Amino acid sequence: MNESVRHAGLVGVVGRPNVGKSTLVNALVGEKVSIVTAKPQTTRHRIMGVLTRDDCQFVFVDTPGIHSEAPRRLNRDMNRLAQDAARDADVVVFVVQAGKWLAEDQAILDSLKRLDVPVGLVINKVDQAADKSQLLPFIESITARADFRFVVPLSALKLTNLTPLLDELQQFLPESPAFFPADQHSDQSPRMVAAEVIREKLMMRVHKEVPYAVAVQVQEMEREGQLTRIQAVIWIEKEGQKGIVIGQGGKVLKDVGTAARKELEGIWGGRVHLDLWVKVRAGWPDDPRILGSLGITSE
Ligand SMILES: Nc1nc2c(ncn2[C@@H]2O[C@H](COP(=O)(O)OP(=O)(O)OP(=O)(O)O)[C@@H](O)[C@H]2O)c(=O)[nH]1
Repeated sequence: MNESVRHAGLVGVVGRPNVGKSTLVNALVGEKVSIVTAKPQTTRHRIMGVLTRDDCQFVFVDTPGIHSEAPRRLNRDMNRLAQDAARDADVVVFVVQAGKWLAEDQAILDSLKRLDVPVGLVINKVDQAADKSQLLPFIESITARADFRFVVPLSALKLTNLTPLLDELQQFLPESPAFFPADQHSDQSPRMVAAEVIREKLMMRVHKEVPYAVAVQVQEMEREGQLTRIQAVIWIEKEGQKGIVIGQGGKVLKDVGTAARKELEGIWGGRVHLDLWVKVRAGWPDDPRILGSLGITSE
């Protein structure tokens, strides 16, 4: 443990899908800890990024977007994870997108107001605001909606204005020894890392054809010296999606496997042997056993 750390705490990162929460955590922690794709709702786990700076340790709880409507069990469970994360946090960062305030943002803000946790506002993607003169009125209109403890406009993508956010957050970290060693950036298990990487590569290939209902489950993982053997199942909801995920002559699956293997070899060093299967399980987003094995519990 890091002896010099005197303040440490949990920072909940909350916002609707696609506002840039994963990008922000990655930018702050300085290492890829969560999957980022151009598709909303890809973060399925509570993934923590850890940053140790001076005598402070920030533990970011990167939550799925809180959804105003949650018709399916998967969404309900993700919703609960997000709320739990916010409730446990010492401070919450509410992330919104510059120039874009939706009903969903308001619904999340309303649920945050019910929690007894300090909330700060991050206006992300300021780099992409077409009309910069509109930025200030936008910020004013949002800050009028709640009693935010701080407001930081920034760009997670361009890495601008991140230090002021850390300076603000630092004030909310309670006196505490470090939770993690200073060089540890993520608490993801190797199985979770493998599943996330495979899922990310798959979504990069098929996100246009296959909706969100794809899950990756690592069934076997064993190390033999420098070699890691992984067997993973890609769960899809419909038989008709099988052809898309496998591709002609198995090409898509092969490419996904190769890309995932290379990335995992880069992360862990050593060699990786990856076996992928595609299985159809209608209604998996409603199956508590599958959700449980993916780290999403319904209890
Ligand atoms: N221009 C611009 N794009 C950004 C910025 N931050 C994030 N993005 C992009 O916004 C998209 C969504 O980013 P994510 O970090 O996956 O968003 P998220 O809020 O974690 O999304 P969920 O996991 O679905 O809740 C990606 O294409 C990012 O590259 C930013 O500061 N500027």
